[in-house]
Amino acid sequence: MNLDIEFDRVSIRYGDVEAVKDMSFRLDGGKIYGLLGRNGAGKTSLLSVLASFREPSSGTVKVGGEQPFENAKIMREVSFLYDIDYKDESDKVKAAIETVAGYRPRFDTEYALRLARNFNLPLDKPLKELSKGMQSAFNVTIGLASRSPVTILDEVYLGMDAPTREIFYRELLEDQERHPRTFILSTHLVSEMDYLFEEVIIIHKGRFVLQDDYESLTSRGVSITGPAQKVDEFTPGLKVLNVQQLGSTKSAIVYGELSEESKHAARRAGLELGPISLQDLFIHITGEEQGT
Ligand SMILES: Nc1ncnc2c1ncn2[C@@H]1O[C@H](COP(=O)(O)OP(=O)(O)OP(=O)(O)O)[C@@H](O)[C@H]1O
Repeated sequence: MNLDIEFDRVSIRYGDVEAVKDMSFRLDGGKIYGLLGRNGAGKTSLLSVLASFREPSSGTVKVGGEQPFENAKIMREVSFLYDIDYKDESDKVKAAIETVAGYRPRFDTEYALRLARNFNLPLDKPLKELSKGMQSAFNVTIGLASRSPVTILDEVYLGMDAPTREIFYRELLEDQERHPRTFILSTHLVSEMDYLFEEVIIIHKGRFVLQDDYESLTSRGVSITGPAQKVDEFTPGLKVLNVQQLGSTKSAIVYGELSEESKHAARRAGLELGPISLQDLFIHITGEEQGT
């Protein structure tokens, strides 16, 4: 089951604060989306209307053509996992998994228990006694095993250590192969997670900035590496986002496609051309030098 998502001129206000401003975009069902934005950009606010936690202040959100707010049919099919506070939660891991299985129609309990084992989660421990990273792994377990057509993971991985995050990324890709659905991963861990995204949405200060597939986005820039002096001779007139130097070797990140002629010239000068990273682009787009 694939559910398309549509935001149409959505604004979300908290009193005087306008957290989301007039955002419109569409997510086709069945892909892994990265929702990128700096702290306070409006990611959680935007996602919370998808998950029926609140209504937009204006505009409409549709999931599978229907508004999700207080819509039991849609709410069953949207899982929203975030940094949930379990400090008062006495249910043990196994019991908590069974509880969720009761209200998520596509939940796979066997898969949840297998994930819990992979994450080394103690099944007979109350949630409130799990470490922060284990609570994150529990959230990810619920998110994956729910197999919801729309699964939102809002920075749930922050408490996890690197090996645990690796298990999560691998499981996400493998389970998406078996049961394609829409994942929205909100993060600012861009460099670590970029390979997971099929499409990227960037928001900044409550506004929609861009949506594009990962390949096209990263092909909009180029890294130029070689002897420092040659790089310096080549880059004037180009929009340089970032420069790094190690000994006599310099690498410049340039935004904007180079003409074939420029590429030949660079190679003739002994420079190496490579792709730009999503992280470089993200920093550039949401950096303060934008003056926004
Ligand atoms: N309940 C609330 N009451 C008032 N303002 C709020 C509330 N929730 C969020 N905001 C404000 O709305 C803006 C967007 O916050 P939001 O949590 O949606 O951003 P975010 O992109 O998820 O940030 P982060 O990456 O830091 O979690 C911020 O200015 C925040 O202070």
